[in-house]
Amino acid sequence: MVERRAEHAVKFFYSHLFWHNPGIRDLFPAHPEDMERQRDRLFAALTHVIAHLDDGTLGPYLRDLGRDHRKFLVGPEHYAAVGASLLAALAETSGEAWTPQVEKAWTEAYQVIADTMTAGAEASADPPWWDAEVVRHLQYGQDIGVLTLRPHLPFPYVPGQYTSVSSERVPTTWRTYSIGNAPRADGTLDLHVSRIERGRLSTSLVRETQPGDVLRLGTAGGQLTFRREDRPASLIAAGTGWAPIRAMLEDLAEHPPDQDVRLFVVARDGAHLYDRPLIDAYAASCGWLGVTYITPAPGQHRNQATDRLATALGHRAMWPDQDVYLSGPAQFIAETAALLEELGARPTASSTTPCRASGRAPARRAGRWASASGS
Ligand SMILES: NC(=O)C1=CN([C@@H]2O[C@H](COP(=O)(O)OP(=O)(O)OC[C@H]3O[C@@H](n4cnc5c(N)ncnc54)[C@H](O)[C@@H]3O)[C@@H](O)[C@H]2O)C=CC1
Repeated sequence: MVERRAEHAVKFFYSHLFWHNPGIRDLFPAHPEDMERQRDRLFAALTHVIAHLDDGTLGPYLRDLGRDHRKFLVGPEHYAAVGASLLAALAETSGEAWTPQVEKAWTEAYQVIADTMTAGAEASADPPWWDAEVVRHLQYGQDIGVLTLRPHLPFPYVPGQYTSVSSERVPTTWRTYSIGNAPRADGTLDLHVSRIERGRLSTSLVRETQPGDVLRLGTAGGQLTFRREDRPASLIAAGTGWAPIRAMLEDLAEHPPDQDVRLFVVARDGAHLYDRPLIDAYAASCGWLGVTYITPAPGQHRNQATDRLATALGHRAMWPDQDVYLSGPAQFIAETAALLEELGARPTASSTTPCRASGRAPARRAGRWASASGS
């Protein structure tokens, strides 16, 4: 019932929350577009909770969410305020369906949510976020930057995972980026950033951020990790979606796999194949690796590279017997995943992993699929 009036419910919730708790406003994004995203996230998280009430994944999801919310400076005192405004919004939106029993059920349910999130936050041995100093900034053309960061404390992750990133230059805005390298002895890590038109954080990261700046990183997450199996694997990367694939490839180069790996690298033009020297070196030295580069035909739109990829994928066989890893823009993933399904690389729906609603969740894994997309 509330879902039908979701927009009204969520707007009411935030108006109620900020009116009754003016200090809380500062914890939320200042920019209207970011606040819009925030609204979507809240509703996505609530719908996730309702959809998973009866399965065992809800507890871990809420504990992770609580742990992650520490980076937004959320403390135990904020949970009561949010609960009161949430109940007010649900009452307002439910109309006559808001009976004393429903109110009691929601009050108890919210208490469980708040207690589980608070427990997750308290039990975590991790810091609320990692400060990470920018030690190098490589610029490729106008719109791509590769930032090397040195976290002040050890930052645990596995190749293929992402982290959320925030900069003092764009306060209270967090975006997720994949980590573009396998863990290094010196603890540094790379982020590959493609500037989005009107994207304030990506523009700041590509054009303003300099060595010496300190960024904040959230806990690493995502299930896009390479599975060492007795069957061939294909890695398909588009644009800076190359970052998590590079991390997996670095790890494979260090610990060679028993399976053959084919890498498809898709870019809007030759200049955007910014890691080509490294990929060529891997192709020359790793017998298990084959590489195909794909860019649009001369004079064609950048997305024509996706059509060319489709042709290249169609020429290859054995899709049902492969593990496929996809990473790139959301629309690219959607089109390529649909094509791969047509070619017989069928996902197994039973092993999907829930997305975290606390941030963009670029990693999804279903059976022999793994993909990373996002904004
Ligand atoms: N930076 C990172 O760590 C990661 C980024 N991503 C996502 O990858 C994307 C990278 O963006 P850019 O590097 O600017 O890529 P881009 O805009 O240069 O696109 C690269 C290629 O992807 C295909 N493509 C892009 N949009 C398409 C569309 N609407 N329909 C069909 N094909 C399309 C085209 O073949 C294009 O040549 C972003 O959306 C980002 O969220 C995903 C995972 C990690």
